Amino acid sequence: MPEFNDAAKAAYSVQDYSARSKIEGLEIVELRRFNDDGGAMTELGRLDGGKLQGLPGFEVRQVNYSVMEPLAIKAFHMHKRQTDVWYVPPTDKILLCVGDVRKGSPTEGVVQRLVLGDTRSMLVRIPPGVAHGAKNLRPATPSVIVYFVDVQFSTDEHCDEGRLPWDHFGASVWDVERG
Ligand SMILES: Cc1cn([C@H]2C[C@H](O)[C@@H](COP(=O)(O)OP(=O)(O)O[C@H]3O[C@H](C)C(=O)[C@H](O)[C@H]3O)O2)c(=O)[nH]c1=O
Repeated sequence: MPEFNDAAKAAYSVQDYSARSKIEGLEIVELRRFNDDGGAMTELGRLDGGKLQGLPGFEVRQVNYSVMEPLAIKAFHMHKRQTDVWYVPPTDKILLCVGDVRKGSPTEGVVQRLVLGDTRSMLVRIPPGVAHGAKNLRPATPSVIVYFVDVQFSTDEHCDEGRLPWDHFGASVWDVERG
C-alpha cells in the first residue's frame, strides 16, 4: 500500500456515498422510454379528469413549455399555493436546484441539486414553499422544461410567482461540482 506525503495526508478524505437528504414532498417519477430504430416514445402522464396518475393530489390546470439558452440560470422561483411538475427531455440537460424554505418543515433548509434530462426521463414534483431554479448545463444549445402546474398563471392579486435572489443558497450551487 502506498504511503501518502504530508500534504496529501492532511487533505485526504474518503468519498461519502451515503444517500443525501431528500426534501419532504419532492417526488421523482421515472418515465419509461420506448425506443426503436425509428425513434422513441415516452408517456408524460395520464390524466383522470385532470388528475395526473402517479402523483396523488396533483390536478393539472396548465401545461407550460420553457426554453433556456445555453448556461442561462432562472432562479429562484417559488410559489405559496402552486405545485410544479417538471419534465426535461433526455436530449437536454438541466440542473434543478431546490431549497426547502418552509418554516417548520422536517427538511427546512435542505438544498438539493438534481440533473434532469441527459438521457433520463422523469417527472419531478416540486411542492409549494420549495424554492426552485434551473441552469441549462448545455454550453451550446438550448434546453427545454415542460412543466405542469395546478394553479393558472395570473398577474392580478392572485399572482403566485414568488422570487428569491439567484444566489439565495450561495452562488456555488450553480457551479459544476469539482472532485
Ligand atoms: C409562468 C407564465 C409566464 N407568462 C408570461 C409572463 C411573462 O411575460 C413571461 C415570462 O414569465 P416568467 O419570467 O415568469 O417566466 P420564466 O422565467 O420562464 O419562469 C417560469 O418558468 C420556470 C421554469 C418556473 O419555474 C417559473 O415558476 C415560471 O414562472 O411569460 C405567461 O403568460 N404564462 C405563464 O404561465
